[in-house]
Order: sequence, then C-alpha cells, then structure tokens
Amino acid sequence: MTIRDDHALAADLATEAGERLLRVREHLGYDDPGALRAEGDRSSHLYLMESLARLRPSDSVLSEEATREERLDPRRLGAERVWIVDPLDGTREFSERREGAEAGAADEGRADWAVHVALWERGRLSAGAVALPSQGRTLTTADPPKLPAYDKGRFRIAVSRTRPPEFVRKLAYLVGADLVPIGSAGAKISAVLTGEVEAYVHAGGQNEWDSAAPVAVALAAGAHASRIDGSELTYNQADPSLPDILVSLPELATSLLAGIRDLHR
Ligand SMILES: Nc1ncnc2c1ncn2[C@@H]1O[C@H](COP(=O)(O)O)[C@@H](OP(=O)(O)O)[C@H]1O
Ligand SMILES: [Mg+2]
Repeated sequence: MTIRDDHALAADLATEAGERLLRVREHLGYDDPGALRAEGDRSSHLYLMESLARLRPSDSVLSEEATREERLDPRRLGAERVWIVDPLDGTREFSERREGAEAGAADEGRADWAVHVALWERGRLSAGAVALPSQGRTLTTADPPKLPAYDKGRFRIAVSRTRPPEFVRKLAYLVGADLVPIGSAGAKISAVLTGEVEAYVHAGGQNEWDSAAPVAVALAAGAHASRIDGSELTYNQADPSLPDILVSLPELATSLLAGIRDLHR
C-alpha cells in the first residue's frame, strides 16, 4: 500500500460521502431541519466508519459522531495511523435553504458545508480531503490547489456565520480587512485556498475533526495554518478540543499574528 493510496482514498471517501448527503437532502427536503441534520450526521458517519473498517482495518478513527466511549478509546492514542473525520461539517448550513433559491431547483440548499477525511500518522497530518458537494468539488492533498497570488491591499477574513468571535471584528478593523460570514470550518478554509477570501480566523471553541482535513490540504497547498498564537496545530490528542485557528495566504500570516497579539495584550 503506497502513501499515494491514502491521498486518493481520503478524496474518494469524502466525495462519495458528500454525494450521499446531497441525496439525503434531496430526499428529506427542508421541512424538518432537525431531522435532516440528524440523518445527515448519522448516515455519513456510518458510511465513513464502514468504509474505513473495510479498507483500512488496522487504523484507528476519530469521528465527530462517535460515541464518547469510542472517542476515549485508549488504542487511538497509541496508534500510528488515525483517520480524523467530520462526516458533516456545517451541519446547520446543510439543513438550510439557500436565500433566493427557487422551489424545485436542482439544489435548493446552502453550499457552505463539507465532508472532512484526514489521516494523521505518527504526529502529523499526512493526507486529507474536503468535499464541498454543493460546490461540485473536492479539495485534496492528492492534488493540492494552487494558491491565488496575493494582491496587496484590502483583504477578506472568513468568520463563522453564527458564532463570529468578537475580537475578529476588531482584528479586521486593525488590519484593514472585510469580514465574510461563511458556515463550516471546511468551507471557510477552502475559501482561502480557492481565492474567495484571504484568511480565516476562529476562537472560542472547535474540535480536531473541524480542522484536520482542511488543514492537511491547506498545508499541502503552502498556506499558513496555526493556532492564533502562532503555535502548531496538533492532532490526535486525548482531548480533541482545538479551540482556535488561523489559516491564511502565507504573505498575510505575520501581520495577522501580530494584530492578534496586539489585541490580546
Ligand atoms: N464555540 C464552538 N464550540 C465547539 N464547536 C464549534 C464552536 N464554534 C464552531 N464550532 C464548530 O466548528 C464548525 C464550524 O462552525 P461555524 O460554521 O460556526 O464556523 C461546526 O462544526 P459542525 O457543523 O461539524 O458541528 C461547529 O460546530
Ligand atoms: Mg465540524
């Protein structure tokens, strides 16, 4: 089994899970968003767990939708290879109609949600893929996206639609940036890699599965990804909490970290 296989497998699983989620949404519709969210989370988790158990039986898995006991399984901490997956990132957005969508359109739903599949190996992220099913694309370490060139001047910072941290507003003012609210950590990090925004800043709470796959792709593409104090993002810890993150085009990292430091002084 070659390393290249893991990159391709991450991309295939994320893409297939995403296509299944599109079908779940088409089948259930938007009348009961709670039921749509629950079925999306449940079915995508099941598909990924079954696929990984079949295709990579010796590896451990850390999934957002696992039970508390499964997450605390001590074998994961001693394992050399751990798949870190978020079967549906941006669950809230997955269950919402797009503003202005025409009833009966092919896809009436919001597009800012994602499926994350990452592989952590002996201390670092070694492969990953982020499927953006409603955008018809999967970003992958198998073929990392080419980063847009940074055009000096005013730039854009993606923030949570529903939980934007207060300090990011101050940061945007300080560094001369505009805020762009987007759902899903995967969709926001992807937006940095595809040129819709130039940075993503979050604080106040998040977990390893929210960022592992998009950070694997971001690092493979040459983007900056770190904690907001500039330290490394570390995965497969006993406590999966990873509460803050900065992803940006490499040219902006130094000034964003300096701005964040000034605001926290
Ligand atoms: N304060 C917080 N605590 C825990 N998780 C958080 C959080 N803020 C954001 N997240 C998680 O990060 C992901 C992106 O959030 P947002 O769209 O607000 O930026 C969501 O994942 P899920 O949709 O997988 O639950 C959300 O649950
Ligand atoms: Mg998530």
